[in-house]
Amino acid sequence: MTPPLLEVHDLHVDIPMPHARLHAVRGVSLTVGAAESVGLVGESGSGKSLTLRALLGLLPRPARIVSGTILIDGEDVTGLPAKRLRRRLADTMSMIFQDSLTALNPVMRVGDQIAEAPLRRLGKSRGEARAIAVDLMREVGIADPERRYELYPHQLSGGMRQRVCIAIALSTKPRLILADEPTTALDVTIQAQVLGVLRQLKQEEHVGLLLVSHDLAVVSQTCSRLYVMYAGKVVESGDLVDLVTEPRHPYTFSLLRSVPDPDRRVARLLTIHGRPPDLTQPLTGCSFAPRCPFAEDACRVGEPEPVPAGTGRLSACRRVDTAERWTAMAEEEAGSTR
Ligand SMILES: Nc1ncnc2c1ncn2[C@@H]1O[C@H](COP(=O)(O)OP(=O)(O)OP(=O)(O)O)[C@@H](O)[C@H]1O
Repeated sequence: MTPPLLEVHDLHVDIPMPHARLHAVRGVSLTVGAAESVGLVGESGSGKSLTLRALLGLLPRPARIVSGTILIDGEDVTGLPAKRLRRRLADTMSMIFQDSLTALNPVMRVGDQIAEAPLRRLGKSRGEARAIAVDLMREVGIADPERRYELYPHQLSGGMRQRVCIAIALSTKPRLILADEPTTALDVTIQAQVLGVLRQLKQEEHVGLLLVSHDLAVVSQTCSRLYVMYAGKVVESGDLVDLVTEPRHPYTFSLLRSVPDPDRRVARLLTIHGRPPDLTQPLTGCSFAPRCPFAEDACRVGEPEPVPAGTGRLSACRRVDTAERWTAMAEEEAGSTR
């Protein structure tokens, strides 16, 4: 059997603080197959960005990987010397950031920024690199690319700049794109266009995608499989359709019920009360228990590990066996507090 393009096992990232240590990523495991689009979703601060950045060796100081294994095509690359590891990761993956304005060099023409990798890393001539850049601009939907090649980032709209960032990410011919909230700064129409470009890359160029977003709607439009993160851990994973129709973790359930869905009649929107736990302190039970509408005493002792919860699905919930009744239980709870 062909191994997945990317496998991450038990990744831990810590951030040393003046008087404590923030355990920001706590044993994340995930896989992305070739040409697969996978979403990593969760609320702000759940550790999504650090997970993604750790994969490319781009952690912000003072964050650092404490332990974990990264495999590419089944080969454990974690033990490689730092320089070779970075090269191996960079040969396989590229990253797109949320803020295209700071990601781009303000004093360099956008076309030259796209042509840079073909010129310097792929050994192309100036003319060839320029032609590759123009083709990439066309591929990501930038009309009139020869003219726009000459423009500087501030002369383009936010949506166009994000397309330039996607073209730069593609210029190293990656097999996987890591995208961190790539559309959060864009308005809804432009967001849909940029997500369309990412979908098209998967279909036509067979480029895999690992997309980070706090927005379930964004990952639902783009990805076929999801990992849901809460407090530095993956609490649920599975096929997108299964996961949104039959969530197997109360956090996913609450996330889905906190978003109005015009296609689905949800009797009542759920508010996720409270805050995520302080990850500088040891946890005594399930990290979601203090906010969980279905928690019982057993949930407050020991943190549950992910267990199989259906075909290709994992859930880190002790009450997963009651999942089919969660909607009724939530309605009952809402009724009793009305
Ligand atoms: N450079 C840093 N210094 C200190 N704390 C940090 C740093 N970067 C991230 N953190 C903390 O680590 C935790 C996880 O951050 P991370 O950025 O991965 O979350 P996220 O799920 O991507 O959320 P967001 O979308 O808000 O970035 C948060 O508590 C955050 O405050």
